[in-house]
Amino acid sequence: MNKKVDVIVIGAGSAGLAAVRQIEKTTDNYLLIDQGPLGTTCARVGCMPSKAFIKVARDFHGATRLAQAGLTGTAPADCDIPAVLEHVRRLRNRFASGMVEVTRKLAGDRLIKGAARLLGPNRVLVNDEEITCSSIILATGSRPTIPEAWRGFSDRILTADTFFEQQDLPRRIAVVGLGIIGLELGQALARLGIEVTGFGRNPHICGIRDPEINRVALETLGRQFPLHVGDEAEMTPAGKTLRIRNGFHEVEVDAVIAALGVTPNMDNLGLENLGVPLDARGLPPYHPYTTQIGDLPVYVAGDANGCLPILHEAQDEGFIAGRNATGTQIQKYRRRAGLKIVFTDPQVAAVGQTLNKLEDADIIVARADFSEQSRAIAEGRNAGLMHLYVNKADARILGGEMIVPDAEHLAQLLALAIHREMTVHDMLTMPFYHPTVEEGLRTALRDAARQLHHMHSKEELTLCESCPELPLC
Ligand SMILES: Cc1cc2nc3c(=O)[nH]c(=O)nc-3n(C[C@H](O)[C@H](O)[C@H](O)COP(=O)(O)OP(=O)(O)OC[C@H]3O[C@@H](n4cnc5c(N)ncnc54)[C@H](O)[C@@H]3O)c2cc1C
Ligand SMILES: NC(=O)c1ccc[n+]([C@@H]2O[C@H](COP(=O)([O-])OP(=O)(O)OC[C@H]3O[C@@H](n4cnc5c(N)ncnc54)[C@H](O)[C@@H]3O)[C@@H](O)[C@H]2O)c1
Repeated sequence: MNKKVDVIVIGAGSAGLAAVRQIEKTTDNYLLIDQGPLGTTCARVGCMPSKAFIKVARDFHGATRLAQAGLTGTAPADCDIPAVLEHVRRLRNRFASGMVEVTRKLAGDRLIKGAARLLGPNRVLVNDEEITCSSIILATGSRPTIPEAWRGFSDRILTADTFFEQQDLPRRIAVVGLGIIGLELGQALARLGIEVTGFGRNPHICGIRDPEINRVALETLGRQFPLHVGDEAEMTPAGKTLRIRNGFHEVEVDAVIAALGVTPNMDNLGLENLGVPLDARGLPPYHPYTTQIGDLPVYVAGDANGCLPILHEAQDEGFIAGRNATGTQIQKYRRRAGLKIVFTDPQVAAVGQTLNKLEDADIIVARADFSEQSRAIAEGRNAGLMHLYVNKADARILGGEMIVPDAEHLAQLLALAIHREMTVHDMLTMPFYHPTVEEGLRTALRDAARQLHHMHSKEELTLCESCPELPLC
């Protein structure tokens, strides 16, 4: 007689754990299966170690520039790469062991260690045992993509999965793939004194969609290490080194960081036993508002679905999958406004709708040049450009893209405005403290108000007809 449970969650990453938190509200008859290592991609090899590494590189870069500010007696710090990597691992271990503890506490003896395989929409095989269930959540995450042709050089190819385990780094590194990981790690390595060269197939870096923001990003980030974009990179071994060529650009390096995107861990999972068609990537059709695969009692959440491999989306999808796997009916959940932040310096961010999804005739594009932003000038980090996309008809802010200092905070503020369906004028009635980088956002909002003036004329300070008698000071 097979074991029978209500829900099986495959994958104890951020999406799987978010699902379990919802499932627990309804039933304790579930299983969480993970093949290990536990601790989540985010904490082990993703968001957290990468941000710790970036912070060290930013501090070192700052220390080498102290003399420009008149702090001449200070010797620039030396960069001890093995010690830096050890420091990052120490922080990483703290995050990862914290997540292992959270996982164990949450699932207790419902946690099974093993690689799961689907035998059907209600049957899972793990450690040679078949388990029957009412529903299944696939939250198996993703892994770095490595082209087949590169497998022969694997000892010289680093990915996010192996980078933080390195004890030391070679002098010359090529970063192939100039998306988010390529730019975040590439810039940090260049700042720590490694000779870095970047190669990207896509003329747009960091996933930027707006051509003018991309031009400024190439110019600004390209000052820190050479970026060669627009051609496929070819790699050939040259003794102990590797030669990378893209168009007319060729370099010899000691190692390559492959940052070519991620492949969902959906192969070898037995998807063929679900009886649904799979797309060209081998992925099943699923509904983004329900996470359901076709009309099966099977749900897919997080990087596994191949859609938006970022953490808060993985957690939201885990929530939705957990609710629908245990609910009495399948429900659609509203997805949040788009938000993406790249932790380069200056940071890149996209919020709301991207330019490629909007009709030119429906919007105005407002701008703020951050090379003239006063707080940024005072701190020696004045660079970049912000674009806001504003609906012509009602002055609502639809989206924005930027490469600016503190983009993480400005994008969060804009995400709130977009979520609340605020107009340019609603935002301009807020106070902006001086001198802050947020004043740069106000510059873009005022540009929008100027462009919209003939359609929507409103003052930033509104008349007060029945003001309460409050003393201002
Ligand atoms: C270097 C790097 C930096 C990043 N930085 C950021 C950032 O700053 N901000 C951000 O939002 N996102 C960031 N991300 C992305 C973010 O980390 C991921 O989107 C998120 O961790 C995905 O969570 P998940 O639950 O889908 O997958 P995971 O956390 O990978 O969980 C999947 C789990 O499934 C298990 N598993 C797989 N197959 C099986 C099987 N057959 N049987 C049993 N178990 C299985 C695995 O062992 C794993 O534990 C970064 C990613 C990387 C690589
Ligand atoms: N700050 C963050 O939120 C953050 C940080 C790191 C990673 N992540 C997540 O991790 C995922 C993986 O990151 P990533 O940077 O590997 O993926 P990515 O999708 O951001 O970028 C991959 C890049 O590689 C390029 N590419 C693909 N094949 C190529 C080839 N043969 N030659 C040259 N270029 C090639 C693509 O054009 C693309 O620009 C991302 O999708 C992202 O969501 C997020």
